[in-house]
Parts: sequence; C-alpha cells; structure tokens
Amino acid sequence: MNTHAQTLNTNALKRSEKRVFLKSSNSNRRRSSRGAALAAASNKNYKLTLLPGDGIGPEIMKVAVDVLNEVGRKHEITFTYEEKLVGGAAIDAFGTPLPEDTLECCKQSDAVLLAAIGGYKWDTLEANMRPERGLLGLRAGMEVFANLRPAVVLPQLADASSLKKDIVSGTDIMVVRELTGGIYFGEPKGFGTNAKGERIGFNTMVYSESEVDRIAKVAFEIAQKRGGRLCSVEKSNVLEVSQLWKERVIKQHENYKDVELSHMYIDNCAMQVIRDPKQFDTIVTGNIFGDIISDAASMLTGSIGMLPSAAVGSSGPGLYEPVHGSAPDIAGQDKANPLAQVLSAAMLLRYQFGEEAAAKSIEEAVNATLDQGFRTGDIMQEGMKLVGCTQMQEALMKNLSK
Ligand SMILES: NC(=O)c1ccc[n+]([C@@H]2O[C@H](COP(=O)([O-])OP(=O)(O)OC[C@H]3O[C@@H](n4cnc5c(N)ncnc54)[C@H](O)[C@@H]3O)[C@@H](O)[C@H]2O)c1
Ligand SMILES: CC(C)[C@H](C(=O)O)[C@@H](O)C(=O)O
Ligand SMILES: [Mg+2]
Repeated sequence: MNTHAQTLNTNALKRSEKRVFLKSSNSNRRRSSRGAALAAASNKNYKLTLLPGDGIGPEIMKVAVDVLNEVGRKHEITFTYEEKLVGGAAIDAFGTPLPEDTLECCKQSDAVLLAAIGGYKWDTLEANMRPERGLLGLRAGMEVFANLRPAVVLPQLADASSLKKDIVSGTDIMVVRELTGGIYFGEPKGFGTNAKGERIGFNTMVYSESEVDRIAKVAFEIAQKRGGRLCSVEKSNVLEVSQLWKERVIKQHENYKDVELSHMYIDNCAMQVIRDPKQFDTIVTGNIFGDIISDAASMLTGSIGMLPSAAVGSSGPGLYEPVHGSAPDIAGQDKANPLAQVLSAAMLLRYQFGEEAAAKSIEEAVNATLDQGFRTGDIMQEGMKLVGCTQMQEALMKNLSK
C-alpha cells in the first residue's frame, strides 16, 4: 500500500500533446520516478476503493477495472480492490446514500475510483436522502476540494462535436472547479414560508478567503505548467461572493506573476467556450459554475462520455470519476461509452501514484481504439464502427495487450 503518494502531482498537468490527454515533462518524469520508487518500496500494490454506483456505473466500472488489471500486468503494478456502495445502490441496501463504512474505506485507501450515482428511482426522495447527497458527502468527507476536469479535443473526434471542426480542433482546456464549498454546501438552506405565506426554497452561496486562496493556488500552479494563462470565472457584477472570489484570486496572483490572469463573468464564459474554445488554457471557478461549464466544454470533445476528472485535496487519497452522470436513459443496454471512466483511471495512476507510463499506456490504447474506428453511439460518426460498451472494452483490451 502506498500511503505517501503525492496527491496533487501538478507537474503532470501540462497542456496536451496532439494525441494524448496530458503531457509529461522532464520534471514530471522525475516526480513519476519518485512515485514509482515509492511504489516499488511497497511492492507496487495500490489499494483502491471502487464505487460503481448506479445506472451505467457498474457497466463502465467493469471496463476500467479490466483495463487497470491489464495495465498493471504490463507495468508490474498490482491493485487490491474493495467495492463499496454509494448513491442509490446504498439507499436501497442501507437506507442512506453514504454509509459510514463506505466513507471510511475510501479514506483508508490509496485512491478511489467512482463511476456515477443517481437515477429516476430516487428522484422523488427528499434532498438529504438523494443519491447526489452521497456524492457531496464523499467529496466533503475526503476533503477533495480541487476538481480537475480536462476537456481535450482528440483529432479523431474533432468531427464528432456538434460544433464546427475548425472551432473545436486543438482545444485543450483545464477546468479547475472548487468542489467542497459554494452554494452546494452553504448554510442556511432549506424550505420556508415568505411574508405572503408562499413556500420558498433557498440555498446560500458562500466562500471564505481561505477556500478561494487554496483553489486559486492550485489553479495558478496548474496554469504555470500548462499554457501560462488562467481565467477566473465568476459573477462579480452581481454577487458579493464573487467579488470576494475575484479579490482573493487577484491577491494570489502576486505569487504567480508569470501567469497571465484574466477574469470573465460566467454567462459570458458559457458563450465564449462555445464561440472560441481555443482562447482558454486554464479556468478556475466555483462549485456550481464549474459544474455547468465543464458539461458545456464536454460537447467540444464530442461527448460527455469522453470527459474524465480527478478530485484532489492537499493530502490523502483522491477521488477519480467521469464528469458525466449515471445516464439512466441508456443503463443496462450496453450502450454506455466507457472511455471517460477508463481515462479517469489513467488520471488516478498519474496524479495519485506518478505512474506516468501506465497512464500513457491507457491513453494510447484509447487513441488506438479510436483510430481503428470504434465508436459508441454518443461519438458515432459516418463510416465508423458502432459498438456497445462491451465491444469497446474488447477493442481496448486488444490494444492494451499489444
Ligand atoms: N458524478 C455523478 O455521479 C453524476 C454526475 C452528473 C449527474 N449525475 C446524476 O446522474 C443522473 C442522470 O443525470 P443527467 O441525465 O442529467 O446526466 P448524465 O450525464 O447522466 O446524462 C446526460 C446525457 O448524456 C448521456 N451520457 C452520459 N454519460 C454517457 C456515457 N458514458 N456514454 C454515453 N452517453 C452518456 C446520457 O445517456 C444522457 O443522454 C441524475 O441522477 C444526476 O444527478 C451524477
Ligand atoms: C450529481 C451532482 C451532485 C454532481 C455535481 O453537481 O457536482 C454532478 O453533476 C457532477 O458534475 O459531478
Ligand atoms: Mg455535473
């Protein structure tokens, strides 16, 4: 078990080469070999908690685990897995979306791989009992405040986007989303009655200075190692919470003068990401704005089924999960695109353990599979081979074992 792994390996966060998701560098290789040395000292056996969750979750998790095992065989890494319930599956089994045992197991592991939670079945439960609350509790409980959501347009899929090829080609954006604060966690919240006797629902968007400072620091460090440009996205023309956000980001900039800082309102950013995505390098934003902007950015890449993510804190295990949800509309039909899940496993290997070579093996297998024309429905293009989740897995495994 590797308990010393560098949680936030920002050296691995460079802008992408044309055909891989994230670029490595000499310094990254140095960090990677440190990670590898640490792993070697502990027989390269990593303890992972697996959270398949709901909907397409178990289907895509199976693919990621098979891929991890194969890549482990090639790179002399073994994984010990412990599978736990979260979300709707945990509600059904234990009456709670985040059993204590699940959170404890996650905290005791070296890293956590999550698929997705949620579904129609649990949509009418009260807010506190919903599957989504399990996910929020997990993020807060693991203290993974920085969510890295890369949106990279692969050349093979430049035609798969609903936008024009020349607009999206070459896009390489890193969205750094604050994950454990903002309106998702602010108090007070709830339901009440107003002066007219009408029912009201309310939430509070709140950020403290230290919460903004730490996410800004992560984002500046990432931008420094990528294209050197950071765009802070908020709504400071209207919201006090965003005014504080902007002030603290400007203050933090004093420590990163080599990074070019810009500011954009979230509404304009939603438009600019679609109009001219290549203007962005690294984006830093709050919890809800990051949720929305990363889904919008996913469509540049062809499908939300392509977007992986890493949620990390200042130490301890990270939480690696696709950006998409449990896709209940296609669950159980062998239609899910497993690539976001598989690429989340690659992020886990790179950021948690510095296993750069193993992460690259996965990304290269994804590239090769796309080069061979295999496409799930969400990224299907004319002349390509339409496959389901299982056939996509078979193609990936063949490429991995080469
Ligand atoms: N991290 C998470 O676990 C997470 C993230 C988002 C939504 N959710 C939950 O998932 C449920 C469904 O939410 P939603 O429909 O708004 O979002 P969603 O991301 O699950 O699905 C949106 C659309 O994208 C498609 N899609 C998503 N992932 C895909 C994949 N891998 N391959 C092919 N197509 C894919 C779906 O079929 C659907 O048409 C809700 O309960 C929601 O709260 C969970
Ligand atoms: C399911 C939900 C709680 C979650 C979020 O809003 O963070 C999801 O949309 C995501 O993007 O991971
Ligand atoms: Mg979302």
